[in-house]
Amino acid sequence: MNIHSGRQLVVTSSSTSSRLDSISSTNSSQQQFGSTRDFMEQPLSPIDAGYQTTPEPYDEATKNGYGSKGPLAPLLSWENVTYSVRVKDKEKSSMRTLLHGISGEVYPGEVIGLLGPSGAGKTTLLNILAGRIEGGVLNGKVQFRGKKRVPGIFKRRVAYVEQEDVMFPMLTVEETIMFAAKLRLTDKKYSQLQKVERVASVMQQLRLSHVKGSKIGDALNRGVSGGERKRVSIGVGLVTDPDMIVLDEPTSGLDSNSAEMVVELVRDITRSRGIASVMTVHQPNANMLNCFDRILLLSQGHLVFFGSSNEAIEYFESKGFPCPLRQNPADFFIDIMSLNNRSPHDLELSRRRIEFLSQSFSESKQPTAKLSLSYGGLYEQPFNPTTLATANASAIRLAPSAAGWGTTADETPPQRANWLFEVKTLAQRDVITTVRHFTFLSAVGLNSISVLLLLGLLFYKLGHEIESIQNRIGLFFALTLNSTYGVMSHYLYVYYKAKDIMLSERGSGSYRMSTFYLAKVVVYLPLAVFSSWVYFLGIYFMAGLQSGATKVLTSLSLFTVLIVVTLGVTLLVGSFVDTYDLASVVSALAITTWVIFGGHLANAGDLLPAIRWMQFISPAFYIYEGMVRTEFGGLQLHCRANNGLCMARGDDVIKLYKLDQFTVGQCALIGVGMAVLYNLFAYMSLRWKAKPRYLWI
Ligand SMILES: Nc1ncnc2c1ncn2[C@@H]1O[C@H](COP(=O)(O)OP(=O)(O)OP(=O)(O)O)[C@@H](O)[C@H]1O
Repeated sequence: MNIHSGRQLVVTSSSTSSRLDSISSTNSSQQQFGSTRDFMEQPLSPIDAGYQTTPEPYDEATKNGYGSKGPLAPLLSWENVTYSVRVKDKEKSSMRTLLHGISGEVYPGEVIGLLGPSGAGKTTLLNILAGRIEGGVLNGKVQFRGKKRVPGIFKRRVAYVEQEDVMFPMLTVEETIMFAAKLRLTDKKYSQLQKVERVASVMQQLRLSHVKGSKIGDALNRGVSGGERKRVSIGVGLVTDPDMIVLDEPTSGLDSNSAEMVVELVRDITRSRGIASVMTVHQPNANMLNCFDRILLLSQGHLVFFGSSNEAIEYFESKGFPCPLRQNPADFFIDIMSLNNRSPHDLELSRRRIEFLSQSFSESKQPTAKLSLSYGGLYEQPFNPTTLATANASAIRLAPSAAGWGTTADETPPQRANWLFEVKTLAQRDVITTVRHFTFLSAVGLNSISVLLLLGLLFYKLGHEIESIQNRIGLFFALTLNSTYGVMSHYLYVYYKAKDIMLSERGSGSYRMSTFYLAKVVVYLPLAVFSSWVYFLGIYFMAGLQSGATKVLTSLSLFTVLIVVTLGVTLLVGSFVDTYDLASVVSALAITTWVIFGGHLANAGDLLPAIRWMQFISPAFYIYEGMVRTEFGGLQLHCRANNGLCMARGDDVIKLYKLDQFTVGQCALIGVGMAVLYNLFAYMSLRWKAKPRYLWI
């Protein structure tokens, strides 16, 4: 493609940026920029005073500000958007403005590309438009369908595709999109069949049908290709029938073919569904550039141009920056908008160039609405014949009624799925991902077997001699330690993995925090409990502990309470601490504290009063005390040498170790109370930590 054919090749050897900064250049076409002063004092050409665009072949109705369905109105418009953050430089703290009064709008059926050099502010602007900006100071106005955005409605009308594809690696392509459909489309509005049809059509549109049964995969497990994964991310957003799709660097990390395919598909879908798309793209090639109806060029947080790429070429040429014939226009735009760090002189010059370009564009007083009218509503009749041909060839056009797609959103807040249905769906997803998580399941299984063999053999047939007192107490200590450590280490990791995905999904209001948390408990708890029972019961009988049914069931219940409390603490640490690295340190510390104050290492009654309270907040203390009391209660020991030191009654042992502060029932009740409390704290801290704190204007 050569969208600027017919003009002269100016420079072919060096980058445009360095060319433009070579003030002493002998190139005649750049003579006017012979000095920085000259450069800045360039008179405005007639075109600058009221920049005119080359009309594209669009239909008469659109030209007059009307689409075939009536007057055109922007789907999203932004006016004078300014964003600053506090930055710390050495000891000083100051405000840094990342975006300076950016205005624009996007119409239904339009694809807008945000382009600019690295650090220009593309992602920042994109996040503001998508309602995903946190921290800092945000000013200006953003309107959705001509009105101030209502976060609850807006976030569910806009699909945001992050740069990183955060998805469950163990789910297949179809499952990933299906779960998004189940969670975000209410049963009231969509039947199960409609959801299935919708998923199928999304996969078809994104050319994913042939890999629908393939797993997403990750670094350890091979899955779909990078391009396919990106298309799945887009599918997850599209399945909810959004009005707009916002994509952050959808082409990053992809080879040029896959990158082109992604951008082309977004364009086709945008047109066929009449939605709007805004995406940041680092360095699009000429074909990708051609997919954008308009490009918004940013440099150093300033708006440098907003219009079609053809217009951009003409505009920059009118400013004395002709695009070299053989250069990709996108590269050319980036070049002239980039700072040149080669020397202080070049840097100063490039700074002035950027200042000039941003000032020129704002002074050109180009009413963007006038420009925009050329594009709005054109999804029905794309303006560019070539683009249209490609779109028709590649897009699978869906009759809106057939798949249930709609192009108009009502203003009422979208309803959520039924609470129980949400728990069920999330639990279903967790079951699938857990069952397919081979390394996790093997770690859990291996832990159970090794603890069973290790402790079972170590404490094999304890007998009833006096020496068995120490062994019995040691066994309960080892059981407490191993079970808490095992549960924490296994479930903390998988919880963080799931939390990462939840944090990415929360922005679109996919589900409630309560259902997310409950689903985790519903899935993790049985697994944690059953895998612990395996070794507990095995060791219990191998050691030959009291075999009466009441004794076995009491010990097993106390042990189960310990597992539930530990899982609660694990989820509390996982919810409260932001990173897994820190959380594993915190959880190790918690286990150590539990163990120290668990009543085994130090005699429960002999601790200093100042630190004694710590044993009362240690769940291990109660469970350990309860289990020891259960085992020693009514136990008759044999004394070989009756030298007066022998304790023939297990109850005397309980007294000796001062493990008689609470009854077994009290220990169990306190344990249950702790389990409830820790889970409650975990849920509350999850709500607090995961609550989006986005800024809205
Ligand atoms: N929260 C923040 N605090 C301080 N500086 C920030 C913050 N967010 C962004 N920046 C800075 O603002 C500038 C714009 O960042 P942004 O990520 O929007 O750029 P970008 O154009 O998307 O760059 P890239 O193409 O490299 O991703 C960068 O210099 C970045 O370091």
